[in-house]
Amino acid sequence: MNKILSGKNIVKTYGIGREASNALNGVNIEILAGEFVAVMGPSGCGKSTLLFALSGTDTINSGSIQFGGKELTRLNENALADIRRTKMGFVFQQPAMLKNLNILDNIILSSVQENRKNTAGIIRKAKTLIEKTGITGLEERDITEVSGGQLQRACICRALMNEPEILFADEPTGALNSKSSEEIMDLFSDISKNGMAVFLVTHDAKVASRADRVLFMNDGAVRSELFLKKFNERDMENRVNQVILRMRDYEI
Ligand SMILES: Nc1ncnc2c1ncn2[C@@H]1O[C@H](COP(=O)(O)OP(=O)(O)OP(=O)(O)O)[C@@H](O)[C@H]1O
Repeated sequence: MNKILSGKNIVKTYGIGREASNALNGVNIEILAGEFVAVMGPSGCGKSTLLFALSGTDTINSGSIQFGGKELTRLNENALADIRRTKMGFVFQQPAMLKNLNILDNIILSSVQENRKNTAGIIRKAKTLIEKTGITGLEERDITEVSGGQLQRACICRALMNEPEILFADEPTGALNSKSSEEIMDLFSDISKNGMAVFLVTHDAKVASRADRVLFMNDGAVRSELFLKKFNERDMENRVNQVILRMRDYEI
């Protein structure tokens, strides 16, 4: 498999002078095309900072980040924004959409802004995603008229509209009940099987157990990785236990 994203010796410092502290302390990471990677670690260990660094959302102090053959740290803000818009998708813990638009309009908004001539094609694509994510029938609803899990699925549809090469998800199930959370994980699993890489930050062993590989971070560095591909996909109990055992090793 081709590697699509790699980070070498990533250092990210917040604050200056005596107040300065490293949120990332020389992180090395590689993500393959279509690979589903979960990142775990105690609060404040640098998971979100790593997500923002790898996606070019935030600058780093030193190190290298290669995405699709390009060195992200050398690109200007416009070039980075282009890559984020066309090749990356983002999902966050709190599903957020515009209040004055219905679910469908929220999903298609940025695609229509980019290509006003093909609205019909964009709506067709959105409807396919809406069906895949199981929220058919909710297109015309106001965003306040759906559940948190349904809104998160709509956010995932929006993130998938431009067929990104990688989906970055920061605690996407953090605000959901366990049933919705499982449904969202089924979706992520399908997404990665269809060739899109997923980089997911989570505190939840059950969620992480769905990934191909789990990275364990502590104090701004990746300390360990667990390959879950060798364990039967259906034996969820075993996969979750593997994750929990490793979390104990790293006091997570
Ligand atoms: N904008 C900022 N300014 C200063 N320090 C920051 C900023 N963002 C994060 N930090 C610090 O960097 C460290 C890593 O934060 P980060 O949010 O990446 O942790 P995390 O592992 O995602 O935590 P959590 O699981 O609680 O979300 C923490 O010590 C945090 O306080």
